Amino acid sequence: MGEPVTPIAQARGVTKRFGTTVALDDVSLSIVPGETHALVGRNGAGKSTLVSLLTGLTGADSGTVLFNGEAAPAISDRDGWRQRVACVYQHSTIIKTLSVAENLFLNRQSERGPISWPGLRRRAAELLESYEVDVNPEQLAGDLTVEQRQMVEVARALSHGARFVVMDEPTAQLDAGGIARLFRKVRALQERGVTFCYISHHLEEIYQLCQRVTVLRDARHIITAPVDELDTDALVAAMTGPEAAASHLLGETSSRTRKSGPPALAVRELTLAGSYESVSFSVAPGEIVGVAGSASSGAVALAETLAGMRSPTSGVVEAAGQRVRAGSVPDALKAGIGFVPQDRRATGFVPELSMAENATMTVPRRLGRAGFLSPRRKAALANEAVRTLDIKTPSITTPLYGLSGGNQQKVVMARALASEPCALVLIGPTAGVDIRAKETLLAAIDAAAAAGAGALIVSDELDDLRGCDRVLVMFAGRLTAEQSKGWQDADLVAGMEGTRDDR
Ligand SMILES: Nc1ncnc2c1ncn2[C@@H]1O[C@H](COP(=O)(O)OP(=O)(O)OP(=O)(O)O)[C@@H](O)[C@H]1O
Repeated sequence: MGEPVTPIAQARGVTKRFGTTVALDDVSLSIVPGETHALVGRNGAGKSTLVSLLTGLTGADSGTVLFNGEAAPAISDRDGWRQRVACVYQHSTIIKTLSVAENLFLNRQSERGPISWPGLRRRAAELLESYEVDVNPEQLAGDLTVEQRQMVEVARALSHGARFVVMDEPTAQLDAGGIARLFRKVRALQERGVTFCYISHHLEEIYQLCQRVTVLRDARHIITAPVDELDTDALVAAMTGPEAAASHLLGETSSRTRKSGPPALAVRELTLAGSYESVSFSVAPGEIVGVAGSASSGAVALAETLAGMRSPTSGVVEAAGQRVRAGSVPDALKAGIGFVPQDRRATGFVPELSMAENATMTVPRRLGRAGFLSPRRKAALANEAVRTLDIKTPSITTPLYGLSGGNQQKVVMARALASEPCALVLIGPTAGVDIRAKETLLAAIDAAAAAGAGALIVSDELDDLRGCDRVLVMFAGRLTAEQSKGWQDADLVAGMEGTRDDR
């Protein structure tokens, strides 16, 4: 079709192994100038590994990477890579303790001579303005929102001369408003000739933003096609393969009934100054309660308080009728609160420890000082997690850094469940997992509730909230509404955005 165009970025027959794991098996991908090209696949399919090859983080065992038809620079030639490609990851590559201007202009091998600070700030301001990034160059990078930080990273990449940007799940930590602004930015840059490779587990984003899509499955290239020639069913079929149809039943909810006894979780007049105020609610044993709120709603800070990560200004938290000492993670754990944090990299796990250690590290603490988890029991728990949560790992002894992002998320969930908690507090529990895995995780929450736990799911993803018995809506630090099961999407979204006054 049409005359051949030289791809701006290309992988030709690349293969990459990690020990016995084949992460990419003879994969080819061509990204043409000016397109936004989606890269999709189930957790562990090989997407991040392909991105590592395309961005020079690692080399292929065989096969080649080319830019504009020419061989990629040597892995050690960092400047060479920076001039060709940039990657905006979910986790930041920005140095938080430096200003935005310093992040944009320091550490360039091409720069010589003493630094002129006024000059640095002026150039940073010009650069940000030219890409319409509304950020003060003197601001500390650590104070940027995720959205601002991503745009600073894109501006930095473009200032190095790169016209090809990889975005690896960029919407994972953005709320609806942030996603809309990001998309506007990507489209505007695309009109200025920038090419994107876009990775996401949210398939609707693929259709909104991308022109072509490539599907990887089990380390192999399955298909590349224009998005309008591949509807969602066909896309999911390409991602999951022929044998996956049977797994559909996993999403079925078990029959749950509320159990008697004290609330699994009770929160009274809880306030964290600057985040949320006078929040009161309870979750019964066997009940699943959602909390919907945008990034500024205070919902995440509320969940972090329940897990002991933050000290509230005032108020009381009880788990199974017992008061929980505020501001202590070990005490929350001991009280029976299982927790999935927002940022699994920062607070969720220890990458160097094995999958089994990570999945069970909460268990001895729950048992108290005398508690001792035998290696056999640990292995049994880890194997059970692999089975019930369908975790893809070569072995339970594999260090967690050897698992794909979505599978790491499942391990964090396994850890929350392993201590047989009376209450689960889960922030964005399905972040980064593929659409089938999402069903598995939600089914696991459902099973824990059926066994008597109370669960609180804080999420701005409607699919996470759909199975909840009721959803509390949080806006600007207050609980503003409660929606019972069967709510309409529009009602919840309006509540999250504060455009509806339900009281
Ligand atoms: N550093 C590593 N050491 C060992 N194995 C690894 C390493 N990085 C990736 N793998 C393995 O390579 C395979 C592909 O992983 P990759 O991270 O590329 O998947 P992915 O498609 O990005 O998944 P996700 O959607 O979960 O992020 C997985 O089986 C993973 O376990």
